[in-house]
Amino acid sequence: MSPSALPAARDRLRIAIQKSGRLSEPARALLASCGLSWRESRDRLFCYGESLPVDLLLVRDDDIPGLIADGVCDLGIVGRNVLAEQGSQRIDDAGSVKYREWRALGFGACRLDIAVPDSWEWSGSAQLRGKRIATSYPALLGAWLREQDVVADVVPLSGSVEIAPRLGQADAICDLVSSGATLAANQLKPVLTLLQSEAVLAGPAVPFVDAREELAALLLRRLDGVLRLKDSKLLLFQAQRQTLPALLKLLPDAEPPTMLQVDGADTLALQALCHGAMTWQRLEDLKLAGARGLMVLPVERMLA
Ligand SMILES: Nc1ncnc2c1ncn2[C@@H]1O[C@H](COP(=O)(O)OP(=O)(O)OP(=O)(O)O)[C@@H](O)[C@H]1O
Ligand SMILES: O=P(O)(O)OC[C@H]1O[C@H](OP(=O)(O)OP(=O)(O)O)[C@H](O)[C@@H]1O
Ligand SMILES: [Mg+2]
Repeated sequence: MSPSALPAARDRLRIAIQKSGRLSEPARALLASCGLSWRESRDRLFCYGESLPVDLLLVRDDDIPGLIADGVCDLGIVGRNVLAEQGSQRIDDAGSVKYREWRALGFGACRLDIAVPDSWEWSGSAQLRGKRIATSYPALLGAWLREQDVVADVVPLSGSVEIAPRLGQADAICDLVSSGATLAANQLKPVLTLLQSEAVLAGPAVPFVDAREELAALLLRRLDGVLRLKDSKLLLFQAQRQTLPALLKLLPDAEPPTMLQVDGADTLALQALCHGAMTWQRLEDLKLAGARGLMVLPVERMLA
């Protein structure tokens, strides 16, 4: 199939991801870990799915909500901030948003914050009355201001928002913050969080009515397996039966362990899938509580 002629047939799933930017590599890596592979096209905007009928469309992240709402793409990986900002423009006849967040993906974490000059003594949202607030998120900021009953002047900017107060364009800002370094470099401080964001898998609010439904379900099953195993490890050890209660207390993040009796009634061999980080400190605590021959193994795949 020529990449310029996108298929009209609905027996393939089409996923939009960011072409280049913070979310592009992690999004691709996550889909690849779900067993997807693609044939690269020369223009690198459309990648034909080889291992499964799941194609990739590489686009600007701002276009992803519209592509899903219009049915051009079936799913998309995009920041919750972008999805939420555009929600009010993507309404169906019944007044509901046409897409929804299917899964939070655990990368691209950031917050949408209000920030004010370091010199301000912050006393609360009423302080923003009559002020000019620069933002790339006018819909989210506008909705929040209405909720707070604060009338302020929203100054929409598409980027470099943090510099607006220094340029005299605005008094405060509302923008994405991760480390806080950009705010600090511009003598601003965060005072309120409007939204906690991360990359999400977005899809239509209603089910597919054709072969895509089964494909989407397969992808979600694999995705859930991958997300569940993030940071998960298989812990193997031996212990005396009477030490078990103390050991299990140290493993609150573990699935119920599999136990095997070895070497008489009192010695057990255990294996437990643990979802938290398995640090040296934890292993030392387990050893002190009676665990022997501790081994931590990576878990590659899981199908519940
Ligand atoms: N500082 C940050 N730290 C972590 N995640 C962030 C940060 N800034 C943005 N993000 C998340 O990454 C997403 C993509 O950010 P990026 O800067 O790559 O977007 P962009 O410049 O709008 O890209 P595009 O060219 O696709 O429009 C944001 O929408 C947000 O969800
Ligand atoms: O809190 P920090 O870790 O400093 O990150 C915050 C900055 O990151 C993003 O900008 P980005 O670097 O993507 O630039 P852009 O928005 O101009 O593309 C965001 O718009 C902030 O400016
Ligand atoms: Mg963008």
